[in-house]
Amino acid sequence: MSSIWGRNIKISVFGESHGPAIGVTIDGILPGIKLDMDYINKQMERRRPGKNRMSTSRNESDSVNIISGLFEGRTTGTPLCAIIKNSDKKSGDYRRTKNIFRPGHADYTGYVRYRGFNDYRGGGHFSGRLTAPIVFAGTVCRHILNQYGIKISSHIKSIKNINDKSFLQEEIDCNRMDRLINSEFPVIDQSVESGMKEIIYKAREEGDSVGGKIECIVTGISAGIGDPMFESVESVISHIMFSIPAVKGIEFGEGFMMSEKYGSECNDAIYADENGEIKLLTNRNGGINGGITNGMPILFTVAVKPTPSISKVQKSVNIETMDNEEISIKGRHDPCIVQRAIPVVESAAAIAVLDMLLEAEKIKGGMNYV
Ligand SMILES: Cc1cc2nc3c(=O)[nH]c(=O)nc-3n(C[C@H](O)[C@H](O)[C@H](O)COP(=O)(O)O)c2cc1C
Ligand SMILES: C=C(O[C@@H]1CC(C(=O)O)=C[C@@H](OP(=O)(O)O)[C@H]1O)C(=O)O
Repeated sequence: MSSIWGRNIKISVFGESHGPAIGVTIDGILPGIKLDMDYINKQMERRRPGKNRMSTSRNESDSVNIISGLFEGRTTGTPLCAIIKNSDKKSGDYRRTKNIFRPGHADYTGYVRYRGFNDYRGGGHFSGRLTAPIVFAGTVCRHILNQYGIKISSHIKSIKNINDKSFLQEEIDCNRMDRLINSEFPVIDQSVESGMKEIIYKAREEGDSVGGKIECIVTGISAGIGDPMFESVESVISHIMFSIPAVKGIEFGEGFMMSEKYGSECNDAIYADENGEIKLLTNRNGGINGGITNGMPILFTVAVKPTPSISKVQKSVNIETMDNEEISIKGRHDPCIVQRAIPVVESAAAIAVLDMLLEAEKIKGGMNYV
């Protein structure tokens, strides 16, 4: 099934945006982990829709109801299942797009794939709403990773053509990572924030949308995690990142820029420090060589496309009449997805990293992360 992911931490995401609820079942979480509901709610709040002018006006509380796998505040080790209600639905907005597919959304492909039986309301199972369960699952994984000193943080690397600094240019410490995690609009260089927001507001006013990039860092990872070829750290992370609707690209470290450089500009020099430990001088390769972690932070950037549902007039087809028609999409849509996708990217990274750590520990003989 397409909605199941993972080898050691298996997640199954279910629901539709305008159905009664969405949710996730997580298999593989060890028994006895004390879940911190305040921490979970805080992460859910970061992604929740309806908070400000930069987001859709659909207002959901995104409170999580755990219906399986938790007893007296601790995980039981059996499937952990959480449900998130859909409350603020306005399905009438989708009456017109039932027959006239929205360009750039999954209306057409979903119709073909599911022979017209797909729930088209709000994008159904294809909706960005389905990233709420990913944040829940990722937060559980993140909570476990935190206990091992593994930290995940990210920032808005760009909105349209306005760029923030990169983690590659900066000293990254815990305080900086916490500042970004606690920010509603996380940027390294705060002087770019207002320009980015202006571009989002302008797109909204013009009935259009904008995209951007998110740079994510995972610190505290030791060397030797991951496998070559098909289960490479890059492959595992990329696989889960592309489950996030509107993610259209990913690069690790200096990524695509490397293709324009010399080898001498791309290699990370290796040295032994005063304790006799092997270290790298730079992190151009994003913490990965040969698919395996090299001890530097895992660093990657994802590209998020502009929101497809826009009120600017676009060409499409009416599936009932097969007439070519023009469509201007009404309803409640994010003029930019990037800022809301930040906790989703971090959560997806947490799931992937925990899955890979457990895979590595299988070989070494078990991981006690309670
Ligand atoms: C958090 C989040 C919010 C989103 N909000 C919207 C939205 O309001 N309107 C919309 O048309 N698409 C939105 N999307 C994107 C669509 O769901 C996505 O473009 C669509 O499913 C097609 O998938 P693709 O772009 O990956 O091909 C959102 C995505 C995410 C991750
Ligand atoms: C509900 C969320 O975002 C939705 C994602 C979305 C889409 O097409 O992806 C379309 C909109 O749905 P609706 O028309 O029902 O308001 C967004 O509001 C959410 O993120 O929780």
